Amino acid sequence: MFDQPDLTHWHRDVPTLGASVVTLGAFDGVHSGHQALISGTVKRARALGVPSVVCTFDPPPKVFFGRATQLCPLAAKLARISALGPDHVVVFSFDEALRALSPAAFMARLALLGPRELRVGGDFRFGAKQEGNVSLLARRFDVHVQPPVRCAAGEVVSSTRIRGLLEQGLTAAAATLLRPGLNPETSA
Ligand SMILES: Cc1cc2nc3c(=O)[nH]c(=O)nc-3n(C[C@H](O)[C@H](O)[C@H](O)COP(=O)(O)O)c2cc1C
Ligand SMILES: Nc1ncnc2c1ncn2[C@@H]1O[C@H](COP(=O)(O)OP(=O)(O)OP(=O)(O)O)[C@@H](O)[C@H]1O
Repeated sequence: MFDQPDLTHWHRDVPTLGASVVTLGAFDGVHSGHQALISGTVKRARALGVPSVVCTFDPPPKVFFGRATQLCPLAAKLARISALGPDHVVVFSFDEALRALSPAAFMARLALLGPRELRVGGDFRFGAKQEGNVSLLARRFDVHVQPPVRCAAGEVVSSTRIRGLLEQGLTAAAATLLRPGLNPETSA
């Protein structure tokens, strides 16, 4: 549906799957922290012999709320995600209807994926007014919390930090954190 010439299946809402390993987030820029999370999801799914699923939002919620400028257009984000090899990508349109959905209603939607494991960072929030967090998610699903990926200087890599580098004209530093295929343990 997105004219992507690869093996990933694209969806505008969750497909019903018997089992899966799932990660989710805005993934604006698909930086090295995101790459570690998505690659870990693909690896874990392969180990369990089930499909891997990346759920993301368009636009990124922070952009929808006017709290940030978008780093990466949807097509580029999807190309970067698909290069990491997930079986499915779900793109939720982030709009007034989705933003008002309760954490419980959103978890009911995720349950259609049959997640054997959900993989997110410790700061992941979801649901109306950002009321859902990792503890709530863990009441219903088996949750794996990805440790934060840091750059060589020790700072946690984030889309916010990359936006800041670009605003200061530090494009080379920003590009390092965005580089595809890097080893998050040793790069940047
Ligand atoms: C169903 C749903 C409703 C949301 N409603 C809000 C909201 O009311 N206010 C808000 O700031 N963010 C809202 N968000 C965005 C989340 O806080 C968060 O940005 C999103 O789940 C992506 O996670 P990430 O920012 O860690 O990538 C919502 C997300 C979901 C999935
Ligand atoms: N450096 C990182 N290491 C590991 N996981 C990360 C890292 N940065 C983000 N994540 C995780 O990736 C998912 C998507 O995060 P998100 O898209 O909000 O990234 P972000 O860099 O924190 O963005 P922003 O700075 O705009 O808030 C979340 O589960 C989040 O916890």
